[in-house]
Amino acid sequence: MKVAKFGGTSLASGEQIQKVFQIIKADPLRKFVVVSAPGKRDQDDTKVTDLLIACAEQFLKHGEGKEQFEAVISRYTEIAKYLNLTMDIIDRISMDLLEILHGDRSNPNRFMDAVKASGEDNNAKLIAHYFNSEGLEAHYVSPKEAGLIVSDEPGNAQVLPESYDRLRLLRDRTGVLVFPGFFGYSQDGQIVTFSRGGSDISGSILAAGVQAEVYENFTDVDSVFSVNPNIVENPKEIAELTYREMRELSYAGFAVFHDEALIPAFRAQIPVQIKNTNNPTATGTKIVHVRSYTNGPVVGIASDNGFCSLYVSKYLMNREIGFGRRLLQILEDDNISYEHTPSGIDDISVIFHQNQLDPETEEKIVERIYKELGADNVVVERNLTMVMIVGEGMRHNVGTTARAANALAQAGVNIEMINQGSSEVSMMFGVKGVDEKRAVQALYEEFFSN
Ligand SMILES: Nc1ncnc2c1ncn2[C@@H]1O[C@H](COP(=O)(O)OP(=O)(O)O)[C@@H](O)[C@H]1O
Ligand SMILES: N[C@@H](CC(=O)OP(=O)(O)O)C(=O)O
Repeated sequence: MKVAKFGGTSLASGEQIQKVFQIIKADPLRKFVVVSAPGKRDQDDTKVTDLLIACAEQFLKHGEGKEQFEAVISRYTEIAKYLNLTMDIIDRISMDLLEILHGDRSNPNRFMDAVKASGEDNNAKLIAHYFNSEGLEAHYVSPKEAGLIVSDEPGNAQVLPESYDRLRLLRDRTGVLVFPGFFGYSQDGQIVTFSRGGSDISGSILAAGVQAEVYENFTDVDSVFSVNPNIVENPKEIAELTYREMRELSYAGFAVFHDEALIPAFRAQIPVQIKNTNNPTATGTKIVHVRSYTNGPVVGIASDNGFCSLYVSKYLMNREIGFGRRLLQILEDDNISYEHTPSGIDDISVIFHQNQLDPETEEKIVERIYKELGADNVVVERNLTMVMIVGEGMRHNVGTTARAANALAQAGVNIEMINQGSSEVSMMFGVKGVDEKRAVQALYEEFFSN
């Protein structure tokens, strides 16, 4: 049995959903279909999830939002019309969404999650309806009745381990099962969504639960490329990646797969295959435990921006017991999670996403570091990009850092920071945001031009 997850781009229109149907029909092993909400039809379009967020915000502010509600419904209507479905499915979707919008808004985070989740939930109902109309037995499955139980962290859920045994029972059901991605239920029955892009996580959990032979993740590109195709034209395709490499690359900016989605499949030893809905016969990219390392030290280069660095120096920091802990405690007090902490003898930097730091918090934190830790110097630098080069082969090759540093120097990119993961499968360079493209292109040229 296979789990096939289709992303928003694969379900953005009736035409795309027809392709999905052909893909499911072509392989009877594809019993589990995990769906996102309709995504972008073209570059300038808006995802249904974003329309729903705008709608929820309007209801929270004004108790109504007719225009935003209609924008959502018109996306489903267009799809239903294209697929020749009767309009009762649209009535059901409208009623469902209206009930949520006019329901309990006393807890804005909960309300927002319920509205967001309706995007995938209603799409799953519509798609099951369409499959049946085409003569394929299909059933919508609610994550609640299937037992996908998650932690109660709105917008950032984590799966709870007891879910897996419950999901396993789905194997015994008949027909194709259409499962909405992106959300589960807390132990007390509340809808809770994963972080954005989280339908990939649902697919992985389901694949682990039902012990699928493969988790197929259908998107709009033929494979994972060695670098973001929006930064380098026609980049090299990657045929095989290890879980570790993919985890690092997706964390560092490969938008094609959610970085938290690998863990459930990895633990259950289920191979993951990235495939293209628009070209389903292409082999795609396979994510496996072990691969052969014949293609040089680096397999991929990723980048992500919007980071800031908090640099702290103090003479003899190395001898002061508990300095790092107290510094991180100051950040924890303001609920800031950090990503990296490169350090020297007398200095340390803490790198985190800058959207966690408004000017007021910055002032408070800097003052506390001077006062409570007796720092000599504290500098906050914003708009940094983290560029990551990744490859299991790096462990077996000498001189990768020198090659990368040299390539960046040749391109006139100043390295603000270097951090090598202990696992030695990745190396990260902090550069100024304005240098992102140049840095990635220079590294691609160095490691992939031949
Ligand atoms: N290294 C990469 N390889 C492939 N695609 C990438 C990479 N980096 C970024 N992308 C982008 O990821 C997109 C697919 O992800 P996403 O839009 O989330 O798809 P979906 O709608 O299927 O969830 C591609 O269209 C591509 O522009
Ligand atoms: N629709 C949700 C979840 C998701 O995974 O979507 P997509 O498959 O389009 O990335 C979001 O936009 O975050």
